[in-house]
Amino acid sequence: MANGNAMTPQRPPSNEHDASLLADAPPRQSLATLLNLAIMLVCAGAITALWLITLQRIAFEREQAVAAAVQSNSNLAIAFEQQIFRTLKAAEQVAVFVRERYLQQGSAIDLQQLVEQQIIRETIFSIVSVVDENGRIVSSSNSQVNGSVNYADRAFFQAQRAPRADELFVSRPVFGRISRHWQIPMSLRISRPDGSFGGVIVMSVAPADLTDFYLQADLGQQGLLELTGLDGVVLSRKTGSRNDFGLDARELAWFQRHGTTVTDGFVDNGEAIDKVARIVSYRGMEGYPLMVAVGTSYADELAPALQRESSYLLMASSATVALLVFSGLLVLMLARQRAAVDALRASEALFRATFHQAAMGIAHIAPNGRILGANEKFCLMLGYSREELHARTVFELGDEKGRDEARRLLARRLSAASPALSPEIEKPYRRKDGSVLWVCEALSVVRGAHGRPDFLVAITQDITSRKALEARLSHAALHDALTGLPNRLMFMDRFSQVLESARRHAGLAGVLYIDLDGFKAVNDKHGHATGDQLLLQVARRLEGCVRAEDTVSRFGGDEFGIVLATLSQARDCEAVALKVIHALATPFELGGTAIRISASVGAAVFPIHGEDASTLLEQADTAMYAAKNAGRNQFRWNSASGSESPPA
Ligand SMILES: Nc1nc2c(ncn2[C@@H]2O[C@H](COP(=O)(O)OP(=O)(O)OP(=O)(O)O)[C@@H](O)[C@H]2O)c(=O)[nH]1
Repeated sequence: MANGNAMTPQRPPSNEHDASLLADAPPRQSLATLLNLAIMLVCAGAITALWLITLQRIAFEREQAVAAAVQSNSNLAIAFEQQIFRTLKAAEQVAVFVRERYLQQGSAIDLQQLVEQQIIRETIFSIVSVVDENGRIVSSSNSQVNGSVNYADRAFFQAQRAPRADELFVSRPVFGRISRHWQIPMSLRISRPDGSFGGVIVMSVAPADLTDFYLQADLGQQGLLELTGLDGVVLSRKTGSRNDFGLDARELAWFQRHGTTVTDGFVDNGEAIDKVARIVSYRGMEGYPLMVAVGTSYADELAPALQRESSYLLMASSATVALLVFSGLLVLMLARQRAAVDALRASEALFRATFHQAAMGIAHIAPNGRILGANEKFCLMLGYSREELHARTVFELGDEKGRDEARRLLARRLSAASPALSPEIEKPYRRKDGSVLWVCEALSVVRGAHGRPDFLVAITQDITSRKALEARLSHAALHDALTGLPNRLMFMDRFSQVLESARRHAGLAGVLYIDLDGFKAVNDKHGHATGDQLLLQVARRLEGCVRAEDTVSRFGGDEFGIVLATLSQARDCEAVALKVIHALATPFELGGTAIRISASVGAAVFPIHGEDASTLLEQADTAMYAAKNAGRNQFRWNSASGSESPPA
């Protein structure tokens, strides 16, 4: 989380809030399922649309290619038809011319001469012959054909012999008896002036010559060019390099279709010929019982479209894979995101529960010390509301004198070298009501992505009662329970410190040893409680005899000690001792009774009577006994030390 504010909970958790967290899971699950379903549906829709468009485009391009081929072949069929038409017209002209000559010249007609003289120029007719009414050759352009050949049995002869219209008759291919080649006879009837049959003019055309248009038309390796008689016989067909003729045309699709539609184009599966699928255009020839057909290979015609089709299919497949991968990744990404959100929610819920229900006080603190957030416990500990804490810095929660130290501590924790988890420290806060709150605090730093501190987490434990107990124990260990005066232990410690200072400044320090006189009798006469009260009042009077820097101590029983921190001269010590004797000589009012006691006081001065605290106290003790022995209620130096009275 980038900043402390975002992570800082702004309100305590409530039962409703927790319940909403729990109740939130099933709807989110079904929402996720719906979202996944929607993504998959959109993806499936996009893929379906993509393939529909692609397949439509492919179908459209195929249709376009077929339509273009049909149109192109239809144009070629027209050209082919015209060429056949010209051939037939030429045949008619030659036949009419030769018939005229024959009717004029009779058997004297010489067709070879007519060819040589180029009166008959059409080279397509390999043989032109005149046949008489009995089928015998009268004249022929071919020298090998002579009267020995009889055509009376030929179909064209028999067709012409029967009464019929004066028009060219194109026969089925026949095998030439002289030429030894297959020929298509084209014949015209010779009628005598009286209308009787006078013979036939016949011209032979090689079947392949009728389809040499194939070469001009550029129909490819698998093309088709065909001239077919409506009687169901193929007169000539060229497919690639193959020439055929005389075949049965009734199985051919275009022959069958011609029965209903004279001119048309379509895709033929090639079953009837060579299994090569072709786009075929056919036409019935006007004025002749013939039809022409032009075809080109379906594969050749659709090659560019099929090539584009492959790219379309490749593109559509790639786009499909991309869409599937994309939607899969999207679903995966959303699932991961949801998992991350769920984990975050769980973490936030855990954090909220931990933060607000913790038995310890937790506060989030900005690097500048401002309090960003605090849990209930922290608020309770300090007596501030959360809003009041938000308006303060953590430094303002301590005493004035401790603020600099708190700032230094925060700066140390924010420094890069500082460990993330801090050692626990004990520190005082000031509650809103002014009382002191002692806490044991751990200050952890939460750093951002670049290692910069975002905020700090202070976890505090209230140790005020422990501190108070410690203070009490500590006081009890060093003080007299009855009078509250320092006990011997503390007395000796203070005395040592005073001696240390006197040693440094080459000064004087004194110690008085005081023992009450006749205290036992007070106890015995007035009771132990009165004795206690007396001891208390003695303590207060002794404190009244000395300066603030001096230390009054009760050693136990009716024995007291006084450390005199600074002395101008040794005699000052005696003056204080006399002041003490004088102060205790005044009767004590206890329970309405005036009680009199006195005190014996011994003294020792540093450095005259000794260098260390034990020696000096011992000296004072001995002096006190001297005072006792001398009759009590008086002051004495230690005479055994050789200096009953110190120098002035
Ligand atoms: N009331 C009371 N008496 C105490 C306490 N501590 C000691 N005493 C008593 O104080 C008395 C001290 O004994 P002494 O020093 O012999 O009493 P004294 O009568 O002053 O005798 P001299 O010192 O020889 O003058 C004893 O009776 C102790 O029981 C105390 O805390 N309270």
